[in-house]
Amino acid sequence: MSALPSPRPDAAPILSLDGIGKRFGTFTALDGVSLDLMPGDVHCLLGENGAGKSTLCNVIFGVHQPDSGAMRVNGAPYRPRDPREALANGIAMVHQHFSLVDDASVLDNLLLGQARGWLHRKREAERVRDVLAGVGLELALEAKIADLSVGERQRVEIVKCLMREPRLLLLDEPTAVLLPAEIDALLDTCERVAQRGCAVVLVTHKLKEISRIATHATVLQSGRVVARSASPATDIDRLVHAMIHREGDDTPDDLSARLSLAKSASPYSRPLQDEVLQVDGLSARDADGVTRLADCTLVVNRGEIVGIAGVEGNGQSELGAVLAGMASASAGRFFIAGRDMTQASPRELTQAGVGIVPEDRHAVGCVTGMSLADNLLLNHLDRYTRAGFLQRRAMRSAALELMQRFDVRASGPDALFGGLSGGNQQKAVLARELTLDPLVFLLAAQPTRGLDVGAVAAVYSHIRAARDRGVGVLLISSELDELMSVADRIVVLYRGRIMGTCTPDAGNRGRIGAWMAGAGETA
Ligand SMILES: Nc1ncnc2c1ncn2[C@@H]1O[C@H](COP(=O)(O)OP(=O)(O)OP(=O)(O)O)[C@@H](O)[C@H]1O
Repeated sequence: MSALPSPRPDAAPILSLDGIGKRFGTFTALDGVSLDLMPGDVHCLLGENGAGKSTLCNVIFGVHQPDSGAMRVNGAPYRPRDPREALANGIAMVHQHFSLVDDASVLDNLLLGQARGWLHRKREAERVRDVLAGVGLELALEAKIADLSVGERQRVEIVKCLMREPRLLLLDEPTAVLLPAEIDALLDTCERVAQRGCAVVLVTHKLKEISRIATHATVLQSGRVVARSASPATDIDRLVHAMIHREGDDTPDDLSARLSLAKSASPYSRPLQDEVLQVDGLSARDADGVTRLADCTLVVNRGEIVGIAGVEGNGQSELGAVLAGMASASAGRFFIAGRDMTQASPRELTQAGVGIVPEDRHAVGCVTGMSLADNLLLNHLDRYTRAGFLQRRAMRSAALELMQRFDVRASGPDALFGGLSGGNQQKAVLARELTLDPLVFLLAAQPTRGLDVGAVAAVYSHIRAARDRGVGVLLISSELDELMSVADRIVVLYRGRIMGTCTPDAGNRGRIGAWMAGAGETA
């Protein structure tokens, strides 16, 4: 990539990185990364899954120590040994996983380790309100963390960081789990923080977010900087190209094909009327006994992708959890290829040919303390067991083959699963579930969350290939654009009920939007 403009000469950087390198064992995660972060910057860090974005944030925040290169904060040498030193230097980070005390109130969480005595607490509460007002956020300070949505919890984390008045705020994929309105609020907050003279680093895969707020962008590929931009909104095509293009790789046509989510209809001209999933009056309640899914009836045929659309939090998670055998239905039943599986465990579902890509892969999709090979072949361990012993060599080569087919990037099959980048963990879960044999029905809940643009297209091409082989797919996604291009039929959920069903034709977009907002007919 040619255009690598040099940093602006007129302002002093809050943080500058000079040739940062980081290795994990023999694997090079960062290689000579140089970067200046100026006051007022919203700097988007882009790159494919595994490119090194989180590692770079963790080096800046003192979680990892670099093996080479130098950092400076406000011109002074900076080499934090741990996050505490980073915080002391005005650098704060919001992680993908929260560290809040569920049983305590928002205010208590914000004051944790700070409040001494009532007066102090009152003063600090005022300060919290000032911080909230300053960045235009709202939070119920007395609410319990356990009762908050994911978006609200994240707001607490951000306010916790802002209370330290950082000069640099690092946000590692903060929008992956947020609702659209929450994403807007978060982006507004980033802008306001930057306007106050801080620098913000935002790791994201979402092009819309980059166009909306990035003042600068840096693209990493295999740990190296391959492109920079000082006007990302007008540079999106170049940045995406830099993200996924590899030297000697492919032609521009191949590249756009790799990114394409162009429609491809099911090869079956009429529905096969061969039901692999039949959901009959299914209802489910949450832990507090509140009904989250109400009387849901739908069918997925062989060779068909049915998309479940809806704003997150409208019963999709409960539908997915019941169909995956991870939650009980309070009423109704569901059948896989005609067999009642309402009470089945995840293992029994797997044995019946149900592939499950769960919404929360950390909770149920994988074992982070085991190797990548173990995780990839979890469903088939019996195939690799002889006389009670695992056939490690055969497992390694089967795992290698899956890594290549599904583009799972890691140092090798023996890599610890927990050490893989988030996107590569997700690709591995998909690889495992899509290669179930036989695969009759695939339940895919938010399968592209956290994936880079090229990986999203690759995942859907795998899912379509499964459909074309006759697998029925239920695809739950909050990304309406993805559903519109991939699904053969769309079912809209609103407050746990099915509002309507239609084909994903452009002409139906308005109806789908209205159903998602709770308006219009009920199916
Ligand atoms: N603690 C670790 N031990 C071993 N390897 C690691 C560790 N942390 C990261 N890696 C490896 O470093 C590479 C970069 O990972 P990183 O998490 O920084 O990628 P990323 O760009 O943030 O990806 P994603 O978009 O998928 O989150 C990956 O190949 C990952 O497997």
